[in-house]
Order: sequence, then C-alpha cells, then structure tokens
Amino acid sequence: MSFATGDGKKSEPSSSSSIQQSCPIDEEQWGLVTWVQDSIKEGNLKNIIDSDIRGEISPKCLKEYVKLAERCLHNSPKHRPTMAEILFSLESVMAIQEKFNSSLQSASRTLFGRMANLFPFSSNQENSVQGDLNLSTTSKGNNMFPHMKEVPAHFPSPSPILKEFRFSDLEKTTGSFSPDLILGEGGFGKVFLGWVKENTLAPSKQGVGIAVAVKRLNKESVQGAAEWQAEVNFLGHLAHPNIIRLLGYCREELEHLLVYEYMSNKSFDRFLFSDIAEPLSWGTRLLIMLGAVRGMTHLHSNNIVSRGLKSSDILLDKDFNAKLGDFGLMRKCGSETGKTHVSTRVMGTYGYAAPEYIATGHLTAKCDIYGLGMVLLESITGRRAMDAQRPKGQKSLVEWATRVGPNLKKIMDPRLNGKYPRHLASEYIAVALRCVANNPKDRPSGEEVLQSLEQIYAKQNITMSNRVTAITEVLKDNDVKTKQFNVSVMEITELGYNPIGPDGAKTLADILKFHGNIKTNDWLVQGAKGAEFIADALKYSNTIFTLDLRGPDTYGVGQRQSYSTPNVV
Ligand SMILES: Nc1ncnc2c1ncn2[C@@H]1O[C@H](COP(=O)(O)OP(=O)(O)OP(=O)(O)O)[C@@H](O)[C@H]1O
Repeated sequence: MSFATGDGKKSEPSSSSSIQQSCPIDEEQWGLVTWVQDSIKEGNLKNIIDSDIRGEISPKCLKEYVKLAERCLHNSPKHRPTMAEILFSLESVMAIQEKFNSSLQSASRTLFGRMANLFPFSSNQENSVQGDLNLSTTSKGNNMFPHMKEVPAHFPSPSPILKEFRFSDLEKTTGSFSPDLILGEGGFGKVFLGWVKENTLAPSKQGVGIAVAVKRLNKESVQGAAEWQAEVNFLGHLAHPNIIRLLGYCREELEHLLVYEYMSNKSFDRFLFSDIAEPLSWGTRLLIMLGAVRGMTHLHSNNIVSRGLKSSDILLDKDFNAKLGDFGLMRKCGSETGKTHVSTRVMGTYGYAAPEYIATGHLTAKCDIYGLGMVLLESITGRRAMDAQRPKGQKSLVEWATRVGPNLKKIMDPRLNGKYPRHLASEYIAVALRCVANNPKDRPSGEEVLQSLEQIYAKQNITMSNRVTAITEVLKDNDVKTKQFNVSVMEITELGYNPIGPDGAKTLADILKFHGNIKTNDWLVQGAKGAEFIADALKYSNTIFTLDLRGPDTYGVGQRQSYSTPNVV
C-alpha cells in the first residue's frame, strides 16, 4: 500500500507518536506511520491517498480502510487485529467500495486490484515448483502480513469460460438450498446438490440434466470471501483431469457461491475414516493417490501451491477418479487461523502442515509434499493425520508411522484384510515417509513422487486381457487331475500381482508365506500358464497350500472342493 502527500512528497514525521519507543521499525517506516497517524488525527485523510487512485475510493471505504491500518499499527500487540479479523474487515471494505464502483472490473484496476494481488501465487518466480514460494512480503510497509506478498497475479480475473450464475438460479437449482440436498459441509459453508441443463447450465429439475455441486459460503465466514475469490481466479483457468472443474460462480450482495462438477463419491476421507462405505482396496487407493499426485504436480507446474492438501480435498467421481478440490489458498495463511477458525479444518491444518510452515509461515512447494505425504500415510493406514482419540504416542500419524514404518502388519489399514502386495506396500510407505521428512530438503519433488507411484502401479498392473475368465487346468503335476477353475480376477488385480512368469510366481510364493493358507479364488489362474504359475509358486513357497476350487459352470454359486497340497520344495 502506498501513501503519498497531496503534492506527492512525504511530509515530515511528527515526533509526538508513542510508537517511536516500542515498535521495532526503522526510521523511514516510523516516519510513514506517524505521518499517517497524524493525518488521521487531523482528519486529513485525502492527503494520504496515492494520487494515482485518489477519486476512485469511496470516502466511507477509505475511512474503514484507514481505521483498519491504524488498528494493525497499534502500539500494543494485544490491540492489533488477527489475520481473520483483517480479512473480515477488508471484505467489508471491499463491499463498500463495490457499491461505489459500478463494476468489479473497474474496482480491480484500482485499490482492490492491489488487494487481489495478495492472493498467494506467482507466475514469474524462478523455479518455483521446487523453489521458494514464500509469501512473506518484501515491502517494508507490509510486515503486518508476514505470509503475504504482493506478487503479479497469474490469473488476475475469472476465466471467461466460467459462467456467472444468478443467485436466484442457484436457489432454483438446489431446491432453495434444501437440507435434503446437502452433500457436505466444510469450514466455510455447505455444499448442495443441484441440477442444471447440460448446454446452458440453466436451472433444471432434480434428476434432469447434469448434477452439480453448489458451495454456498457462510455469510459470516471471515475468510470465505478471500477463498471464493481465490477459487474463481485459479480454478477457472486450470483444466486438468485430476483437478475439480469449476463451472461458474455467483456473487450477489453478501452471497458468495461456487458451482463445481459433481463428484458422486464425494471426498476420499469418507472412505478412509468412516464406515459409510465398503473399504477401498489397495489398488483403488493407489490409483486415487496417483490421480491426486498428478493433480498436484500440475498445480506446481503452474506455480501454485495448494497449501495443505488433505484427504478431504481429494474428490472422487463415480469411477473413483480423483480430482483435487478446495483451492481457497488464503485460508491458512496465519497462525491466528487456529484460534479463530474452529473446525476439523484447523486440526487438519495442524496435522498436514509442514513443520517449517508452522514455525515460520514460509511456504514452498515442499510444504505441499509434506501434506501429500500425510495423505499417502492416511490412505494406507486408515488413520487420520491427527487423532485425539488415539492412545498416547499414536495421536500424530507422522510420529507413529515413522516409528512403526517397516512393520507392515502394524502400519497397514486393518480394513485391507492383508490384501496388498507386501513389497509394493513397503515401497509406498517409504515414499510417504520421505515426503514427511522433517527437513524439506530430504523430501522428494512432486515429479519424483509421481514417478515412484507410477512405478508401483506399473509393477502391479494387469491388463484387461489377463483379466478374462480364468478357466484353468491347474496343478496337473501336483496331484490334481484335469480341473477347470474360474478364479476371481478382480481380487488378484487389486492385490496388485501379475500372475505371469517366474516373477509372478515369486510374488505369489511371497504371499503364500505371508498368509499361510489361501484360496484359489483369490488368484488368477489361466490355462496351462496358470498351472505352471501355481506350480512354480509352490516351489518357491514353504507353506502348506490349501486350494478351494470351484468349476466355471458353477462360479459364484457352485460347490467348492478343498484340496491341500504338501509343501513342494
Ligand atoms: N464437487 C463436489 N461433489 C460432491 N461433493 C462435494 C463436492 N465438493 C464438496 N463436496 C462435499 O462437501 C464436503 C465439504 O466440501 P468443502 O470443499 O466445502 O470442505 P472440505 O474441504 O471438506 O473442508 P474444509 O473447507 O474445512 O477444508 C466435502 O467433504 C464433500 O463431501
């Protein structure tokens, strides 16, 4: 913020200010502060406005703005506002100014265009994907906002492809924000299911057209408006299969709404921490995280840090494709947030935030990697980043997981029922633990995480042709005569094994050792290759192997026959 005297020169500072002794500011700043304070006292507000924007500011707005600045500069820290209060005040100021201006566009060229630049992104910082996206200001006058920096706006305005909805249309779309249509509730408000016509996005009857999710911010939300603005500015410009699509927005009076594509499986956390649905298999969890990492690396390549990825920010469509949502980047910019914003989000914030970010407010892409590591850990353990209900020593997931890391039986989500490939699960955990390393330098980049997960996925990938019905003659060398088997292909796919060749046999042998007795309907066995494969596996295994067989004609309903083979070593 720049202030100037009427003639463009700075006037001499008054020596009467009490700020002088107690504020650790340099002489130049002190001069500015006292000069502004004196001008305010004298009722000389006009004089302190930058001549470039004088005439564009509503007098009422200016008064409020200056009042806020004065509070920030209060001699006693106790009387200074919190970040949340500042945001709230700026929001009110903005509303006053908007009444004064005829349009948002004209406002953005003036004072409030400068405020929009406070949104934390950058387009021109060198190597900012891996590098420093610190938002601390370099401007001497803005030390009150340690996590913000006036940087050039990457996406300074909503994308033209976004639809500007009328509030009345969104009311219709959601049955007047019917409680029956609530999809969920976040820190800033409720999300409703609505229906719109496919081409025009005009309101439609329930069940007709396409489903949308309408997020309506609480009017009293102190940070909501900033979040709303950030989402409109960023999300409309980001087209990626792993990033939620924003269809449009609405801003009328104090109402702020966002309209997104509908994700029928809602958020990932629901599947990890509640019993509302069948637990997700290892394979599905891996694919979800792959999608999330792809989305995150796309953000990083656009110089955007998500500032605290959480499992609730990963939304899932009907096929469990993952998309990142929740781009309100301002919301966790101050430590005050924890005091003023009471919701699970605050717990989440602490649980997911990188230690150096908590300590210094210094934001880098590596802070995102830390959050990502937390979600990777959550996805595999089924435990929350922070869980006050857990016994001592287990409340913080990162601490607990670092301790028990290599012990798969302890660390893996019991709801996986042991159905995961041990060697791949170990690799997955190792990646997650690297991401949550205390020292940011020890954390991998987003690209590295992506590569690691892709490798894990490739190792377990089974093509569709291998997933065809398994009708097999198995174990002909092992006492079972000609038998045909129909084996559950999905299960083995989700376990992550490629049951072909010696490698497949080795991994199966590994599993045999781990599980003891297993049933054939956990495995894909196909033709003569399948027979060889099982036989091979038995050679590698030291375990008694129990087969539970059923024929193709009776698959799913038929009789089972059990067969136990002695150890074949
Ligand atoms: N596009 C969507 N489709 C379907 N459900 C959604 C969609 N967006 C959000 N939801 C549901 O609404 C809930 C609240 O979402 P929201 O983004 O407001 O908050 P959050 O990320 O869960 O929490 P917070 O805002 O506190 O970080 C989500 O957890 C999800 O269940």
